[in-house]
Amino acid sequence: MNVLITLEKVSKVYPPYIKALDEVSLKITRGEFVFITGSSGAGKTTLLNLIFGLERPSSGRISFMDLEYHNLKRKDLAKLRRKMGFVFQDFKLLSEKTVYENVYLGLEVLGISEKEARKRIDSVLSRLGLVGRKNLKIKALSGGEKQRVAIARAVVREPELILADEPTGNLDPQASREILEIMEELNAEGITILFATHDESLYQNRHRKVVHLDKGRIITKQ
Ligand SMILES: Nc1ncnc2c1ncn2[C@@H]1O[C@H](COP(=O)(O)OP(=O)(O)OP(=O)(O)O)[C@@H](O)[C@H]1O
Repeated sequence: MNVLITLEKVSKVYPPYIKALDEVSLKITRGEFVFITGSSGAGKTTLLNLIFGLERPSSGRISFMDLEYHNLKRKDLAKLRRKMGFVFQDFKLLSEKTVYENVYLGLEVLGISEKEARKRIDSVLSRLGLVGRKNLKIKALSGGEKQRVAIARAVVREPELILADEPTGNLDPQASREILEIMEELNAEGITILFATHDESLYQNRHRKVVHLDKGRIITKQ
């Protein structure tokens, strides 16, 4: 089995004593599509932030591609993060900038040439149906389009893993289904997906692994 991410007894405590995650152990195999579910406050965002290396666990160990976070310097963790893309509920796009400029931001730290950047961005905009929107400002787009731009910004990095935190939380049912379909396509191409949602209709009958959190603990893994 080709394990991509391992969590061993990971806990995260926020002051004064909020246990956001409580001894979570989990293995994610390369190429898996996993729903992280649970109600508000269950610990979904905390779990994704820890895997992304944005925060450190209070105890326990996390590794990605056999590299243990605990042993990594901040700059090496930043390098590891280049293999990941993050998609947020509220998009986190620059509304006064164009679609192209926002996707370009995904590439900034990767240090690739302007020519290669243009090629990658055009290709990703084409596959996400955004070519006609390329020069529009973000504020002119619908919610579903904004989330597609945010996915494009993640995908342009050619990541191993996409972490999506309630990516459909601000979208209507049809746009939500579209976003889920895009994630499934990306997964079919080999990208591992962690998709956090509290929306049961999205993961029911999908025959995907579901990791259900309740008060920071894993209740079911199926
Ligand atoms: N930076 C922080 N400081 C203090 N408490 C926090 C912090 N981040 C999260 N928490 C708390 O940790 C618990 C888990 O929060 P988390 O955001 O991970 O849950 P969630 O399942 O993603 O919920 P939601 O869907 O509402 O975002 C909650 O009780 C939350 O209030």
